[in-house]
Amino acid sequence: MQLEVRIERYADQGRCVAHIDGRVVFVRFALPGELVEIELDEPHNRKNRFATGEVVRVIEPSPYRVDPVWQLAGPAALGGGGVGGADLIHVSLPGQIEWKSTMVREQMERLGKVTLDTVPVTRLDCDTKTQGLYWRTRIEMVTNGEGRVTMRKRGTHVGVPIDTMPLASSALLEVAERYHVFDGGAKPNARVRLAVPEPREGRSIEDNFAWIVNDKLMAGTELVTERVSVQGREFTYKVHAGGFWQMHRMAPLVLVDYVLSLVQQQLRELRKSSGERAKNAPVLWELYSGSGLFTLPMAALATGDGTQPRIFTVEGARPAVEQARANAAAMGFDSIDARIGDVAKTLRHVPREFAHPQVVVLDPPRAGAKAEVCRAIAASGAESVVYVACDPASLARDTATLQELGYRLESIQAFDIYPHTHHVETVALMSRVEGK
Ligand SMILES: C[S@@+](CC[C@H](N)C(=O)[O-])C[C@H]1O[C@@H](n2cnc3c(N)ncnc32)[C@H](O)[C@@H]1O
Repeated sequence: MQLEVRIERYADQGRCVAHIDGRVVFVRFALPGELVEIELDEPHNRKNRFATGEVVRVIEPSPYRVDPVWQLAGPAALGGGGVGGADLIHVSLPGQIEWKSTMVREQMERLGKVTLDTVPVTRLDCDTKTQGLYWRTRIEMVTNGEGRVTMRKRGTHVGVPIDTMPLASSALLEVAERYHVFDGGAKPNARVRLAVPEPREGRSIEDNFAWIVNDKLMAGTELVTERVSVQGREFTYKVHAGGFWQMHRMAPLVLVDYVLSLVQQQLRELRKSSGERAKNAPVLWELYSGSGLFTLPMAALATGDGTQPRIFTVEGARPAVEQARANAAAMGFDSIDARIGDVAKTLRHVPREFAHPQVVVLDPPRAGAKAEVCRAIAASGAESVVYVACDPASLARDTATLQELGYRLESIQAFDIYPHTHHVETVALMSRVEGK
């Protein structure tokens, strides 16, 4: 069924809101203000339920509408291929910033109970230069019966064969070419994965990559080496190619730099205000710590009085923690207690020497940290919380909880490290309100 609607505002998952006969409809490939014709998805005739649909004709376009730089990801009815993975491909890069800024601000208002004038969103220079393409250092796809790599057509199980992946980094595409990934080099009906760390400081890729088919390493190495230079020092991480690592080739540098500067600034202020007590080395918690992306630079922080921070980390994935420990040992950091376990459960029994952190850094999965973890943070008496979030709604819910527990939002900064998708990374700084 095709209908003409006026698009009202942004919604989640890369969609916008319109109404048909008073009923909400979430529309893909739309922009606020536009007059469009949409095709409703099935089922579209149930009462008291929202509907979903996709733009099939644009009658009055938004100034932010552009022709997709990656046609295959564009909406099928507008000449695209309809594959998933780039749900904002119809939006200009400035329009994507506006979209993400508005989404974070609205979620923080609605669920986080904080009013913000604006939420700044940083776009990485490299993405401006490449029109938002060539940033993914990891891809995972399936091959069809002929061994062609495919991407799923949105809302179906149909695999569309692809001969390149324009969101993948140049280094990844170089390795893909070496192994003929996009031209028949993979087995039929297989799950294929490529992980290619960004070669930094003029290094070449050599064998620092993983080409994995059906969980079996075909070429490269299981443990890839990631390098992050921050504040004039390079940190080296050996990480499992299949484990979590920030996807965008520059995200580890940008996020570590920002988080580290917040932690540093908080420690400096706390040292100033706490006088005598500041003689002890500061204690930091890092929750959901992965392979130690933030841990190593935090361990290297100069505290100004010759001490090193003592860090308590918690992460659920055993292989990641084992790597984090090895990465820390290889760099000579011995002030880290890296625990394997569920964050909520582990925080029920924190060793006394780590019980009262000055600053807590957390980077939870999409579901957020939730109330029990927020309560444990508040009970620790931490003065500052640096919250790194990949889902603004979860960040907002946890912000509301932390506010009830005596924290105040001090600053918020988002990073567009997932161009052409609705995803956004947000870093919020919260501090304990005096007397609470
Ligand atoms: C967004 S990642 C962040 C990792 C790390 N900060 C980084 O940037 O590389 C979230 C991490 O939380 C871990 N995780 C998810 N749920 C967890 C839980 N309930 N307890 C402990 N770790 C968990 C995942 O294994 C993953 O490594």
